[in-house]
Amino acid sequence: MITFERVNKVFKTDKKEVHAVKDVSLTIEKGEIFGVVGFSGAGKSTLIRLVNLLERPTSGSVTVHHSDLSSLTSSELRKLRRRIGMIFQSFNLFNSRTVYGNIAYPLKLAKKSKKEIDERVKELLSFVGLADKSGHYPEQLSGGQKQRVGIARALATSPDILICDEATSALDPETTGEILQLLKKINQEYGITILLITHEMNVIRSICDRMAVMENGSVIEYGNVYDIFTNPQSPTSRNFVSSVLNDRMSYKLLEKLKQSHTGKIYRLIFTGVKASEPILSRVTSKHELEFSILYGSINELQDQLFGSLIVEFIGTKEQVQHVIDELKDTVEVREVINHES
Ligand SMILES: Nc1ncnc2c1ncn2[C@@H]1O[C@H](COP(=O)(O)OP(=O)(O)OP(=O)(O)O)[C@@H](O)[C@H]1O
Repeated sequence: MITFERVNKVFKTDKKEVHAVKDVSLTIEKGEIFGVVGFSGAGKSTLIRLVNLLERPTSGSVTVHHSDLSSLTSSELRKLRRRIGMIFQSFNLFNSRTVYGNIAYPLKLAKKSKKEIDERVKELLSFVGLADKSGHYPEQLSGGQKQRVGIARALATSPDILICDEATSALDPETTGEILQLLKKINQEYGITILLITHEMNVIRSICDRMAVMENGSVIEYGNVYDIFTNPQSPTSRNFVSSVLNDRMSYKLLEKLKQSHTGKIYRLIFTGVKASEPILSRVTSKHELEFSILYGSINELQDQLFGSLIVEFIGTKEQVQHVIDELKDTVEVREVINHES
């Protein structure tokens, strides 16, 4: 559906060159919700601007619906852009138009009849829960309501891709939750593929199927949300995950615990149904090994459980080894060397 193949984007200004997107290869599948997370300046906005060709790649190719964007004529590009809706952090509504007028605008541009426009706007107003706000102006609406108008306007011409640029970053947590659920509903009921960028892992956790982590223009990790959350590979991804899961203790706490606990310290990672089974007590009692739990959390992720426990094993070297060997059949076991282990 959307493919980036070895894409680079370099901005040249008078004084310097900025390599905003570095050798990015990604595939966003039809019907999925794909999230890109990264700190400010990581290159997320540039990446999505390459999808609707607001920017052209310096090298590499961006393909949407099997068309290489750089090979399209301007009229083909205009047609393709109509199949891509976009919503923004700052909503970008026309303040001089009513809610109805904002949603009707792209339909007027597409030269739809008055009747068609009226039917579609009413349908969308009801879908986003604003049927009673048709005649209001944007300044009379809350942030969440403004974003609902933005969403309805983006959906007006029935796109099959919706791009969300930090769409909930200006909203409070409750309204963020409502807007994310609305995006999920759009994905499920209309089958629209959603590509979103955000700096908040909660957004990814709430609705995304797959994700990419960007840093300094590069994609440093890419895959299923559950896999990246339960086993992040880079320090940056680990920090993003820890910002929402609380699955690691701080350096300070670990050093303190190491002083008062002389046994070997391990991190046990339980995924899926294993997170709710008494595996640890079963295996340790079989080998008569004592343990104490130093830190732990169980989280729900994409309708599955994910548990992370930091335990100290107290016993002989052989007992500990037996327990670890047996635990490894069902859970992931890592010795804790430092707070990132
Ligand atoms: N038109 C441009 N000209 C020059 N440099 C640019 C341009 N657009 C972006 N950049 C630079 O490219 C880098 C990536 O910017 P980008 O806006 O894509 O990052 P981001 O991850 O979206 O950050 P933010 O969340 O702050 O928007 C930054 O260093 C930025 O200054």
